[in-house]
Amino acid sequence: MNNLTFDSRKPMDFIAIGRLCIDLNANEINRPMEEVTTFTKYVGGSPANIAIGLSRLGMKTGFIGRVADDQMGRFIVNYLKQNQIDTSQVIVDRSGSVTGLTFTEIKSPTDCSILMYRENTADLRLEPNDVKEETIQNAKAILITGTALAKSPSREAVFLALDYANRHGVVTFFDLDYRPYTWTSAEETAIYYKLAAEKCDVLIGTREEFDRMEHFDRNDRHDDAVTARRWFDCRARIVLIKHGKNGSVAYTNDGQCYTGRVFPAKVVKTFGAGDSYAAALIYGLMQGWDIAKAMEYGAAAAAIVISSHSCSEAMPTVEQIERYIQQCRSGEGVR
Ligand SMILES: Nc1ncnc2c1ncn2[C@@H]1O[C@H](COP(=O)(O)OP(=O)(O)O)[C@@H](O)[C@H]1O
Ligand SMILES: O=C(O)C[C@@H](O)[C@H](O)C(=O)COP(=O)(O)O
Repeated sequence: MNNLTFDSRKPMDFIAIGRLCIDLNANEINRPMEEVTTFTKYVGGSPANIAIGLSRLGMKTGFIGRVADDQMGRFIVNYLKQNQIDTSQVIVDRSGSVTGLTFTEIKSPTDCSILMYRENTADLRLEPNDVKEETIQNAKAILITGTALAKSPSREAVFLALDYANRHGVVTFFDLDYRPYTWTSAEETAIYYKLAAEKCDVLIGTREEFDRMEHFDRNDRHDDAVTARRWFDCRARIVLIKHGKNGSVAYTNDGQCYTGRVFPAKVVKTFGAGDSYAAALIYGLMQGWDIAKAMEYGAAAAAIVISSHSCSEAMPTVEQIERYIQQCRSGEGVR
């Protein structure tokens, strides 16, 4: 049992909103991008990765977003369909926008970075009229992520989705997903993040992301408990703060605190940890599991994904996560 209630009468389990992009992951690893000549193309974008993760875990999943009217946009929609994701609310943007690209650099298993091409991207062209009240109403939960708040009209579309969700008893997840590329100032970032976080039931982010959102607050010690209390004064019921290889901590508004373990991993690259963690955590919470078990699932999914080359393509199934946890329990570890 956890402190969230999902309305079982709603036909759709989960809808993610926002960024549908392309990841181009360096094939030649353990070197700087200047020396990389080939990349493998995957569907990417934090909400896309999380939606794919939830669908792999067997949840009935949909997406609300815009893709460019080009080969990349069609690749994304086809991939979502192949992964059983409802794309009826994915709109082809015909304004001349392009698909956002993320090039990933894997200098070493611990030294990874991303280079984003985010000029005139289709995902930020999402409009309020693209968000249908009925679509949100019919879902048990929705996910928004921070990057969609960076520009209009996407920002207004996200706020409308949150309004519909709160009106119809739909659980709202907010993955802070801060990307420096699309924001113009620390102040703008903090203000829009705060406005969204106030409307959400579950907040998930790294310590650095919460610090950005709390730019105007007085949490000089970057204290997780202070952060949690601050958002419990609004709508939040779960505040989860991720600390990379040091695990994670979740607070609930009934005063409990849970520490998330980390699973052993043969780390290929560090990105993808957060998205896979979020997908499996949300899955666990939607099964009604207690927070500790949902966090364990999240950490196991993250360990699996960072041991692989991709993010979306590597999202594990329930069987894979179960097997991984079993292997780790029996001391077999990662192979
Ligand atoms: N090196 C690692 N080894 C094993 N698990 C990891 C490692 N790095 C991250 N994780 C797992 O992924 C979760 C999220 O990672 P984190 O790096 O904090 O998120 P993000 O990718 O959003 O920055 C962590 O709480 C942990 O469970
Ligand atoms: O979010 C993006 O646009 C890029 C992602 O697809 C990328 O793979 C990534 O950086 C994942 O981020 P993380 O899960 O927060 O580490």
